[in-house]
Amino acid sequence: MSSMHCRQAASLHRQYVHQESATTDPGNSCKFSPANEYAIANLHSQKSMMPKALLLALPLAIPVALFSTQILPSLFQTYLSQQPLVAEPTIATPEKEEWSLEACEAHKYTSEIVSLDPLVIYINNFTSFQEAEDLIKAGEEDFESSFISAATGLKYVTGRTSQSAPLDTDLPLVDCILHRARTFVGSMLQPYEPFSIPQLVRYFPSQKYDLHTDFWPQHQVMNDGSGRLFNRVASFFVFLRDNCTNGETYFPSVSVLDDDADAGGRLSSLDSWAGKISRGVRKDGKAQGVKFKPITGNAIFWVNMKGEGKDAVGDRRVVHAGLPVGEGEKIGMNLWPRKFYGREDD
Ligand SMILES: O=C(O)CCC(=O)C(=O)O
Ligand SMILES: [Fe+2]
Repeated sequence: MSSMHCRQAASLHRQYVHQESATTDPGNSCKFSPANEYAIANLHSQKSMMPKALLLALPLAIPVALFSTQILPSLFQTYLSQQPLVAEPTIATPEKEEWSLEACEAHKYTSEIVSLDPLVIYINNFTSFQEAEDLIKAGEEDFESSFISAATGLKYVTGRTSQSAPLDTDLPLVDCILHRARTFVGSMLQPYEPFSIPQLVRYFPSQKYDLHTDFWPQHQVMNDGSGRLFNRVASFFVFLRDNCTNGETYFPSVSVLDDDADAGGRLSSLDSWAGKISRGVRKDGKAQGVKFKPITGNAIFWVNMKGEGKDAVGDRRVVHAGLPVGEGEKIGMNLWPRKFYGREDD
């Protein structure tokens, strides 16, 4: 098969079954799945019928084109319109944005509870492969050494050696992904409670983020003059590029899955988790906690805060790390829903 067909098929595959292809890179390797083989077969049959079909269709083409563009109501035009064969980056022009938003709204993620208390949820296909690539494109020029946000301000620390980049929330794709996250958290967030600016994080070999929590020990004051206190009530960490070895996200204190470790362990008996979620290992070699392999498009969601109002405190059990990347490159995205916890002068 020519590489052109390979690309076209991969592209068709991305457009019509983009959620299922989230874990592969069809654009680079043209790996086969039943779905893109089907697309390739269709391309071949379209090609061989082309000359005859053209001759027969030519006399009809002009009136049909006029009829379809001028007379049919616009609702039907949607169904008549041809999908472009090549899925291109979606952030540059209004037409591309439209394509992206359409795909964005039609998301098909599924979720699996990993732990109830603390609440940790694994989300399959939170973004499509195309969305992941477009999000990276949207931020990659702005990568800078990562810092941490401490009570005393922003700090560069040896425990966090990645690069970070903010994402522009005015971009329709970013806005749509935030909307998707907001829908996911449901009543946890009031409509007036915002998300932090989404953040890309990139790791090259041996880069890592040591154990930390995403919440602040003390609530932060909003910088809008309102005096409202906020904290990161929950976190989404979305894997956007998984072109690496190691680099798992590790939660040493999420231990519910260790309870039946002696009897084989729930992790090993759940086939759907194979290759995604596995038991973590402590420095002394003992099994502890749970770790998540970077898989493009998939995400981990967890709750950071316990309690309400000013009494809400961070839950230390969701301490986690980005383990060092072995070879290659890992890119992820942080989404942090912010909840308000009273006012400074309350
Ligand atoms: O890289 C990871 O796996 C986790 C990153 C993380 O926890 C963070 O950026 O806060
Ligand atoms: Fe984190």
